[in-house]
Amino acid sequence: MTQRPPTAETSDGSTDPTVPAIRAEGLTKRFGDAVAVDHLDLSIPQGHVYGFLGPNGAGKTTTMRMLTTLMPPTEGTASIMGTPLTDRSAVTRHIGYLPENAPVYEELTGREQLSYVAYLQDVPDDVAADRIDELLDRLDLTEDAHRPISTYSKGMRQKIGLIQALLHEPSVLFLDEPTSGLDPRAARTVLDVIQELSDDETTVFLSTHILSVVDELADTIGVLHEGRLVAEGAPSDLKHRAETGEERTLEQAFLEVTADHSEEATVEAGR
Ligand SMILES: Nc1ncnc2c1ncn2[C@@H]1O[C@H](COP(=O)(O)OP(=O)(O)OP(=O)(O)O)[C@@H](O)[C@H]1O
Repeated sequence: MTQRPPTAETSDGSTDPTVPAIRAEGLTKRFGDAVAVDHLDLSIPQGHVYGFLGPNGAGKTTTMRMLTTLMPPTEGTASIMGTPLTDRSAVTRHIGYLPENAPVYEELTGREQLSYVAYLQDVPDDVAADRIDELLDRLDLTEDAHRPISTYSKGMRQKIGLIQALLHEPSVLFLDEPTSGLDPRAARTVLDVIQELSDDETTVFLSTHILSVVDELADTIGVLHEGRLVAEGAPSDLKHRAETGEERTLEQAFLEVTADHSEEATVEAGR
């Protein structure tokens, strides 16, 4: 008998909480000879906020593009809520994705864009209308919703991108720099929304360079460096230096784990 891969959805339609929301095994992406993501293993429980850190060019966006089915891995496998990435239409129903630059139609108004995305996601019209109103209000965008997106500021585009990622109430949300371009008040609202989603069992995979954001929100932090996961743990674990028992800031931890590995690479390369 063929063994079915574990799926988070049980026969009665409820969710099996033991299936990881995001799982990756040996996930690898090469561009020619360059390895952007190198045998990445992840197992992220449902409802967790996973803070994904790494220096520029570490492979964070490439990882998110693979996990959201936008880019095929060169090697390795991954699943979302137990559904393998190869089942693209099922995976896309589970996920919402806010990339660095949200995909929008410039000529549409904010509200038209959101209604269109809700339609594509099969959200019933009346449900969509309520959700759009609520989220526009929450993100202080109601007054601008009738204007074409071509007239929007960077922060307003970011808010539209976040709302459209949330409309179908995904189980797993991928956010690439969600507070980029936002003023402090808007950034606070977005962080509060992320916290509430997590409280409601949405899994959030959050990539950012703003360490205070992951320090505040993340259950687990993963640090990617040159395509490899070089540290993973709760913020408090990363800040606690096991060897000496000393405490350090998340910034110190980040600089240390990424610098150590550059040094190792240099030493190895120099051999
Ligand atoms: N389409 C592509 N073709 C070739 N190389 C690519 C492509 N996309 C990404 N890369 C390379 O893969 C590596 C990882 O890039 P990626 O965008 O995933 O990094 P990142 O961690 O998101 O960086 P940043 O923090 O600067 O956004 C980089 O060396 C980049 O140049």
